[in-house]
Amino acid sequence: MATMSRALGSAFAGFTRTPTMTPPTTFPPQCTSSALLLHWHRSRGSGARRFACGRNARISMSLRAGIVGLPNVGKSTLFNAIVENGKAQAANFPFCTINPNVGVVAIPDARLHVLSKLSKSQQTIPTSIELVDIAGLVKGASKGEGLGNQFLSNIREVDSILQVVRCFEDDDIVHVNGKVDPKSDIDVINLELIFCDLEQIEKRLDKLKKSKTKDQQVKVKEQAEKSGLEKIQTALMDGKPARSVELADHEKEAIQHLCLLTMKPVIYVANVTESDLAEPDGNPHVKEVAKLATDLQSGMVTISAQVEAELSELPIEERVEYLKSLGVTESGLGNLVKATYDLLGLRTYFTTGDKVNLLYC
Ligand SMILES: Nc1ncnc2c1ncn2[C@@H]1O[C@H](COP(=O)(O)OP(=O)(O)OP(=O)(O)O)[C@@H](O)[C@H]1O
Ligand SMILES: [Mg+2]
Repeated sequence: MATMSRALGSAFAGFTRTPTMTPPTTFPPQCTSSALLLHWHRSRGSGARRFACGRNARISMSLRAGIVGLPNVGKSTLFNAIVENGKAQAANFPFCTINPNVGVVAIPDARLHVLSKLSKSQQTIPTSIELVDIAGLVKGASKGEGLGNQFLSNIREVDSILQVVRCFEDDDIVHVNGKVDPKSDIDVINLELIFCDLEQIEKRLDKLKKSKTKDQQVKVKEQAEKSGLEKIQTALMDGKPARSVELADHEKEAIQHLCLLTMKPVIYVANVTESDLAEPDGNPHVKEVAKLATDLQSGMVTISAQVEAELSELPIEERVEYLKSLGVTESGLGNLVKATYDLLGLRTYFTTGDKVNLLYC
């Protein structure tokens, strides 16, 4: 791994491909990252969500990132490239994936080892991201089209979304809507997530209206939830995601148990052909994704899932040569992991003095 990190440059440093596996379900007695993550979960308001959300809710050391997108855009190809021994079936036909594939990627941080040494920790467990390769989504999914509802419940259980957007032209690879059009693809996914949130909010508001609680504390909470949900409802009706809505802290807290889909942070993954890697901005689809990502307050990474999948099959020494032949020096996966890492705001906790203490458990 050390050789690979050096070889593939800084963007790849610290990124470890790990086998498909289920992470431990309990915290080890002494670890440096579980407290960190737990704090992160709590501070971002996702801790309670992780413990309370979804049928498969459990305590996990990993943050979960869901790979979503239209069918046949390269989600499983990307998953296999990131997760060593990733065995997701990736093939040129829509709805190839039905049940989600799960894998864990460890992200060691050099600073973590320094802190671990200082604290004489018995065990140091790097931060990890659990990746979930989710079935493709089509228009009408919120009403059950395609694999609709099943897909949406898989998204509800992740902490962040990696949305793969097809930016490569290839007549041999079927596009479910007949042409490569990132804006339309992104709109389809966002609309389905919005519809799903709207339906959930309507039901919840109805319930809140009928509430007859006499408990003053509960009343205050319900009021906060109602005002938060009404603000979000207005934004959703306007086509804007819940995460774009400014809420007071008490409103945020009151609505977090709903795990709204459009509240989750998103990174758009522009999936390009190998010849675009050296100069991705030369591809107008990539530019379009970049603009939309900014408009939607989201991150963006350009990657070729196909190249990454091929790279992962090569002996380490040959990877650098292959990248060089494409006019690039770094694997796109490093950037993707870095972007996810940044999006999740984990770095702060390694560098902010008072929070470093949280590393000791
Ligand atoms: N950057 C790329 N350039 C060319 N072909 C690609 C690229 N990325 C993926 N593909 C090809 O696209 C096809 C679909 O890939 P994949 O099975 O990963 O899609 P998917 O999004 O997981 O689909 P589904 O939703 O049906 O599960 C495969 O044949 C794969 O090799
Ligand atoms: Mg798939």
